[in-house]
Amino acid sequence: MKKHRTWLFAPGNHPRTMEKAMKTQTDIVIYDLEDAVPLDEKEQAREIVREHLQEKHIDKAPYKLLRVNESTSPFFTQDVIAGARGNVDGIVLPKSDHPEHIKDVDQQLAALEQELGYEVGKIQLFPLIESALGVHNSYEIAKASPRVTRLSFGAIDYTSDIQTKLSESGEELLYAQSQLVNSSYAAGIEGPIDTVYADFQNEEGLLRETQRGSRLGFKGKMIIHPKQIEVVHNVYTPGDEEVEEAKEIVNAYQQANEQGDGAIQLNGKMIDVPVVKSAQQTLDLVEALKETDDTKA
Ligand SMILES: CC(C)(COP(=O)(O)OP(=O)(O)OC[C@H]1O[C@@H](n2cnc3c(N)ncnc32)[C@H](O)[C@@H]1OP(=O)(O)O)[C@@H](O)C(=O)NCCC(=O)NCCSC(=O)C[C@@](O)(CC(=O)O)C(=O)O
Ligand SMILES: [Mg+2]
Repeated sequence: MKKHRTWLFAPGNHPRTMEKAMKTQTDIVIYDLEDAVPLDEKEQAREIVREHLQEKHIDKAPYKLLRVNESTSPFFTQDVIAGARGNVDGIVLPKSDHPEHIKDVDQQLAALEQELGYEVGKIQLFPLIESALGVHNSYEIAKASPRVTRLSFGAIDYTSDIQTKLSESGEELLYAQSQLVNSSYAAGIEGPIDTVYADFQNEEGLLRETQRGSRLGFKGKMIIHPKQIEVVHNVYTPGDEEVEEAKEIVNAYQQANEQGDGAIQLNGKMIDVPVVKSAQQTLDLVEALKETDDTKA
């Protein structure tokens, strides 16, 4: 199964940026119809994205998602239809606050999939949690439909909703971020995707913020500029030392098991079942990332 670390936004009203985005090494492209597109260009942007998705070479593009406008907007239904007809892999639902809303979209998509002759359930859903209510309801949102594959976090809208400001240290985000990690795993889905880092010229700041998200349990990051791909990939790809250590743990434990030992010591540290499980997760991730990278041009 492929794993996705970078989720690159490309504004839906900029065909050139969309075209460039799909040629980068990003794991996912998110065509945006929401906040990157001004109100008076919404219909036009949808048409531009529709045309882009019809181009022949699009099949070679990375995993494709469409961020639609929020469910209360007049654009929402037509945006979802454009995504389904454009055969995107999934839909990013901004400002997801209520599980009922996810269930409604699930049904709408099921009808569209039947009409289009797709397998029902094919189009995935990625709720973007960016409010106090969304954080509060995140577990129910994650459980609302089997289409919900990952939760994602929007810190700019979130800090505005809780009436504070984004800081360098990000302490104001800790509760919400940890809640999303916990809700995701409690609901049985993969770890969530962290918020964008808007200061795209600041590589040091991006690295610090990405490492922090990874330590909290995020499994990827939304990005706004191709410059940010490498830093995020480096953080979310296990390093050589980590991989060697994981192999050593798995091998040592296998040998110990054959000799009837359940807990052993390796390099002065105890190795038992959960330690081996974590090492195996690292090795599985490496394999999955190879699969992701092999499909890129
Ligand atoms: C920021 C900027 C305008 C800067 O552009 P500039 O052109 O000035 O930058 P340059 O460095 O000069 O670009 C050098 C070359 O790279 C190309 N290039 C740049 N960006 C590229 C890209 N994304 N994909 C492919 N190519 C790209 C460019 O075309 C140029 O190519 P070329 O002309 O050939 O030299 C641009 O990146 C951009 O539009 N980003 C996406 C913005 C967006 O989608 N925002 C909405 C999503 S976030 C959001 O909504 C989060 C949240 O939901 C979360 C929350 O709540 O927290 C919220 O609410 O906030
Ligand atoms: Mg937002």
